[in-house]
Amino acid sequence: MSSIKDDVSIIDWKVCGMRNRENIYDILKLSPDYMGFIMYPPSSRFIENEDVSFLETKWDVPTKRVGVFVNEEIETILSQSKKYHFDTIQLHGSETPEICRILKDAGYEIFKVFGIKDEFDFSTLKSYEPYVDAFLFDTKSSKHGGTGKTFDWGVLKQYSSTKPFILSGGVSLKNIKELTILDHLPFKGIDVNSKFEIEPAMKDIAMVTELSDWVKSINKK
Ligand SMILES: O=C(O)c1ccccc1N[C@@H]1O[C@H](COP(=O)(O)O)[C@@H](O)[C@H]1O
Repeated sequence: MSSIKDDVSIIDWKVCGMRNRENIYDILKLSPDYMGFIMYPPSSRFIENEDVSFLETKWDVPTKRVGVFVNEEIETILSQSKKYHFDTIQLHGSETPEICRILKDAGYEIFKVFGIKDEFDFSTLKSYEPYVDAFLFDTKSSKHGGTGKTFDWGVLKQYSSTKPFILSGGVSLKNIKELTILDHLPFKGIDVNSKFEIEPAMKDIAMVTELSDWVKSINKK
């Protein structure tokens, strides 16, 4: 398979929507760059639907923990991020640049998510640029995320920011082969979730292993 990018061939990968202890430790053996935890109560992947007290202890692997929040109170984001040792905060709602600034000043890496349907006004991103580490593009939905649906990645050809971005929304073993269209962009990596699941919040280890092998093969080039 050809390299995604000719110049910088290293891509990060994030496995999101984790909750089950054994499943988490199986995925950690594959060393994803990021692992995400859904902190949105209406989601079927909400972490506190199960006992996740083991996440109150730090782990000794380099995989960064990402807390995924949707229009949550700042105090709650900060207290939950401290409780679960999040390194990164992913804001999946209509959070303002000011909210990103406050959370970044608190020491967190910030991923600000924008939902895309058929088109997107990329000038919206400008005011966020100083306060985020990466943008994350997902498929627009009233559920805010985790739908398994893709958007037209061709829309990203209009991306003009130098900020890295992460691609999300129905990313699967099938469609990762189409990532070559992002060759010329500051592409940071991919975020996978429902297309790698046996059931909500339970990932298929064989599928994630196949993804891990593919990312490793890309990053070796
Ligand atoms: O997974 C969820 O249930 C969820 C709920 C609310 C906000 C975000 C959520 N997940 C994020 O959605 C994207 C795309 O997931 P998918 O591949 O389409 O299933 C991903 O960033 C998840 O972190």
